[in-house]
Amino acid sequence: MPHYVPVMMNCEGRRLIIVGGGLVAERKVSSLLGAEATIVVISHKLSPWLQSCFEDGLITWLERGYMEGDLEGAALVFAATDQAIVNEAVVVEATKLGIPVNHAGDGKRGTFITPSSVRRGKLIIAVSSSGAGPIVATNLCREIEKQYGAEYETYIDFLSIVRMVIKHRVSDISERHDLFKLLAEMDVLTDIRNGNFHFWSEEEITSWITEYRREK
Ligand SMILES: C[C@@]1(CC(=O)O)c2cc3[nH]c(cc4nc(cc5[nH]c(cc(n2)[C@H]1CCC(=O)O)[C@@](C)(CC(=O)O)[C@@H]5CCC(=O)O)C(CC(=O)O)=C4CCC(=O)O)c(CCC(=O)O)c3CC(=O)O
Ligand SMILES: NC(=O)C1=CN([C@@H]2O[C@H](COP(=O)(O)OP(=O)(O)OC[C@H]3O[C@@H](n4cnc5c(N)ncnc54)[C@H](O)[C@@H]3O)[C@@H](O)[C@H]2O)C=CC1
Repeated sequence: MPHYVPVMMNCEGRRLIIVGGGLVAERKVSSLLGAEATIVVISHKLSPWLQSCFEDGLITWLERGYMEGDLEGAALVFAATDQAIVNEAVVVEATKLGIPVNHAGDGKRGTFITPSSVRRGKLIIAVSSSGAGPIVATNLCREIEKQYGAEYETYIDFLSIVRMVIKHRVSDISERHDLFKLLAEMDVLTDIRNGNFHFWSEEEITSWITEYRREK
């Protein structure tokens, strides 16, 4: 089994191609919506959900079977048909063009596999079994979902805003390091859960930095 390397890919403005329009293609497309990419599905037929995505203008649909030459210009390709021979041809073309490709029917034939994931705004928790047992990855994510609720979205947004101001206002690397550490140690989650939280204004962040410098 390959030693997979996790990465987070920015797909904005990229062309992402899914070959196949069934249930597995559906799952791949649902994980790509929101990426601000051009999502192209190639298949004679679409599942009802994919059909509604097409009608809502969320995906482009090429209503036919896959043909060699279809993958030109793609950043990622998913081979998700129920025809092993077609999935294989997709992998061969993508590999020839140097495009990362996912093979839904035989993970290790492709360049990458798709993890199960939980999203809370900017927070993404991805779980993979390296293809050994996709359902284990799925079940683990269902468990994680219970532990990491909507409060994490607010928490990460708060961290992101304060970090941005620190990066803008504090040029000394060791001060920055201290402040990032203090920020990470703050128990903001309890305040969010208890309804005692508000996003800090720029003035509040600045006075927090001043306070830190005074106590240093
Ligand atoms: C290698 C990989 C390639 C890839 O698709 O990237 C792959 C391969 C295969 N899956 C198979 C079966 C099932 N897969 C699921 C579910 C998911 N499978 C996903 C990923 C992956 N599946 C990649 C490895 C990820 C990892 O291990 O970490 C998830 C996580 C994400 C996603 O699909 O995007 C998604 C859950 C989404 C969520 O969290 O909700 C279910 C459950 C269900 O459908 O309800 C079943 C039926 C039960 C079973 O068989 O266990 C088969 C046998 C097919 C056959 O029998 O022909 C193969 C082929 C093989 O084993 O090589
Ligand atoms: N990775 C995963 O999580 C899983 C993978 N699988 C594998 O994925 C395959 C697909 O599963 P489902 O989506 O459930 O099947 P499905 O039967 O729902 O969909 C198959 C799709 O492939 C399309 N298709 C067939 N020939 C094509 C061609 N020449 N060009 C373009 N599209 C074509 C069909 O129009 C249909 O939309 C299964 O055969 C199995 O090998 C199955 C379960 C889970």
